[in-house]
Amino acid sequence: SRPAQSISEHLIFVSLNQGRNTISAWLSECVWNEKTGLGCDVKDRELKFDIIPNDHPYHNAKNPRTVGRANEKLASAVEEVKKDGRTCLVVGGDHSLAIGSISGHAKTEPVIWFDAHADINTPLTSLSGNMHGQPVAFLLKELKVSGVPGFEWLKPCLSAEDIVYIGLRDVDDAEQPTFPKDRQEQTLSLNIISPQKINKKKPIHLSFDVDGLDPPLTPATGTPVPGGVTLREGIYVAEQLYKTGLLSAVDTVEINPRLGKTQEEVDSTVNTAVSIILSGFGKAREG
Ligand SMILES: N[C@](CCCC[B-](O)(O)O)(CCN1CCCCC1)C(=O)O
Ligand SMILES: [Mn+2]
Ligand SMILES: [Mn+2]
Ligand SMILES: [Mn+2]
Repeated sequence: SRPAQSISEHLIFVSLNQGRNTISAWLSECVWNEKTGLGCDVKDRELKFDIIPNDHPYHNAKNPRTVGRANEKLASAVEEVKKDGRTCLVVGGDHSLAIGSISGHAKTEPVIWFDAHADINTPLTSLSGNMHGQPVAFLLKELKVSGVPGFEWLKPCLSAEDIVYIGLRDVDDAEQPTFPKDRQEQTLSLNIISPQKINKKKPIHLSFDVDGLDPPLTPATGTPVPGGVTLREGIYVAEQLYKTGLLSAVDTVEINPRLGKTQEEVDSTVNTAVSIILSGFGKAREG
């Protein structure tokens, strides 16, 4: 039997206008449309962010003030949704938005980091300077990332053992030391939620970076890595999370329609993401 999942879902669309329309069109068709969807009661909200002028890099962190302010705004929006007792779905945009989304979804444990990448570079270790490769570092108490302009508001809220990686297969040298060896094999399994974790009855956060999936499934993304999670495995993970009855917030990130070579590539990327989201919200393969 499946635990009753609160059907009052709350979608927050967070976008720098990347794919907002494409994804919301699909989601409106699927998630909250009475006829075809799951009958969820959805409140939809769009967050707009300002580009901060003269936003000079801070070491290897590009646009820190713009990204920091955006995440501050997102954190309070997610906090409001949680106060409203709703499940929160944040649709991005790139993975830096997880800094705000997870900060707003306080006391979450575990955080399922579905991703080809560890995203645990700091402004001092990142090779690219892109903040989508740094959110975990900003959130971890152990790493004490501080002094980044735009992030004065941020209070790191996670410990390394609160994070469960799925699909991990592209970790930078500089990220290795932070990443305990014993966690490497863990990332190969799909049985992600240990009974102990479920017994804690804490709200679970799924941070779903579509590049965790195999690139042919989600080609419209910035940093694809071969050998990813299959659709069947991705759906299985989402179904497991739904069955706990504890899935409390989901980020869907790194879909970038501008990177799809054809409309089919964009459609495949969005459709794949939506089918996994729907499984997390109760759509069952056995009907
Ligand atoms: N680790 C990378 C990729 C981050 C991907 C962010 B995500 O997960 O949100 O999509 C660097 C990756 N790598 C660097 C060397 C050349 C190939 C790419 C980085 O830029 O930090
Ligand atoms: Mn990105
Ligand atoms: Mn990521
Ligand atoms: Mn990634």
